[in-house]
Amino acid sequence: MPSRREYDERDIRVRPNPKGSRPRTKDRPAHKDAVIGFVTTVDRGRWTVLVDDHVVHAMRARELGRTSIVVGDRVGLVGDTSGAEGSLARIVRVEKRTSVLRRTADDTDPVERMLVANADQLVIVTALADPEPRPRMVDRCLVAAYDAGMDPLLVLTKSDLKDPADFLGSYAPLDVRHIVTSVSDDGIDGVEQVRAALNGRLSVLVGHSGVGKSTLVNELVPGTYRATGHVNAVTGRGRHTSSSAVALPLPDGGWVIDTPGVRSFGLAHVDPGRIAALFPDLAPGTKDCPRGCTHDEPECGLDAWVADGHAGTAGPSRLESLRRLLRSRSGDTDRGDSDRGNTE
Ligand SMILES: Nc1nc2c(ncn2[C@@H]2O[C@H](COP(=O)(O)OP(=O)(O)OP(=O)(O)O)[C@@H](O)[C@H]2O)c(=O)[nH]1
Ligand SMILES: [Zn+2]
Repeated sequence: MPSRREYDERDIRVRPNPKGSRPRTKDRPAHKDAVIGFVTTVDRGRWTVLVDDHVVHAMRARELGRTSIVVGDRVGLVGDTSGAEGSLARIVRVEKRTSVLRRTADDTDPVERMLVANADQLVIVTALADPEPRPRMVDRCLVAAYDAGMDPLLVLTKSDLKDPADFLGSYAPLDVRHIVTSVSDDGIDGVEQVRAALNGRLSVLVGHSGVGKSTLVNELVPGTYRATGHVNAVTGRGRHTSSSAVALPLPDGGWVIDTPGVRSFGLAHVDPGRIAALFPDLAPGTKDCPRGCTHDEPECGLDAWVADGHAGTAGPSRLESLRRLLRSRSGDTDRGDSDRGNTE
């Protein structure tokens, strides 16, 4: 978390211009005195920002224009950062991001959206049954994670209803980390593994309705901590909009960002070359590809190269996985899967 602010009220009033001859307007954008906070929610033009351990409500300073400010961002705040009822600070700066999880504009939403900043792990929650897994959705999440430079983690719930072996089989060639969970009378089996995987990290949770995501979050984040992330916990006004992400602090450090409204990712912005780069073992096989090969076309050199055994016994399944990820980019939603699940 950001360190404590280094000034008090007096500094604001009598702050000398450090470079006397410089016009004051040039100094303004820097806002050296801004307090640094962590964005936990965004709700209709209002941001909830955690500064040290108190919640501050903020608006975006006019000078930022339409700059995106998303959950996970670290921002500079000026003005009333007391967090008192009715107070409103101004966000004057967004700190450099270490990652950006985004989705492409699609049919249902014409704007390319930045969803979450600074996350380092994407936790893809999928039920093994009830509702049925959606492999295409999982593939799309994997591509989104790789593209954002985040580590993917599969959490497979409801193993009491179905054995995970089949599902895991199709992900084995990708070597994705996974944790299997199930709910029993004693609680959630596997939750300690999930806790360990999340500890100290900034993780985004995605998953369709009904997969058991809330069950998991409720176990990982005790109620008092959950309240921290939510707008209404402090203002008492309104409910938290279910379509926006919310960052919840983990008791032992780290954050879980729950994304209730995110069902899938538009991936058109993802360069196929970046996906191919995830398969360095296949790279030498692209030497006979036509120029600009997408590696998913009849002329692609990989088929013959893999068939000749150059990539070993794992070659065919690795190539199949590459093709699957490449194909997952097309289309705007997870409509390739069954229609189960509700729309938000
Ligand atoms: N059999 C079984 N049921 C589970 C398990 N985990 C969760 N459930 C049940 O699945 C249902 C959906 O769980 P939720 O945690 O509400 O699912 P969610 O993904 O948060 O869904 P929304 O709240 O609609 O977004 C609930 O009835 C849970 O009790 C599990 O491991 N096994
Ligand atoms: Zn090729």
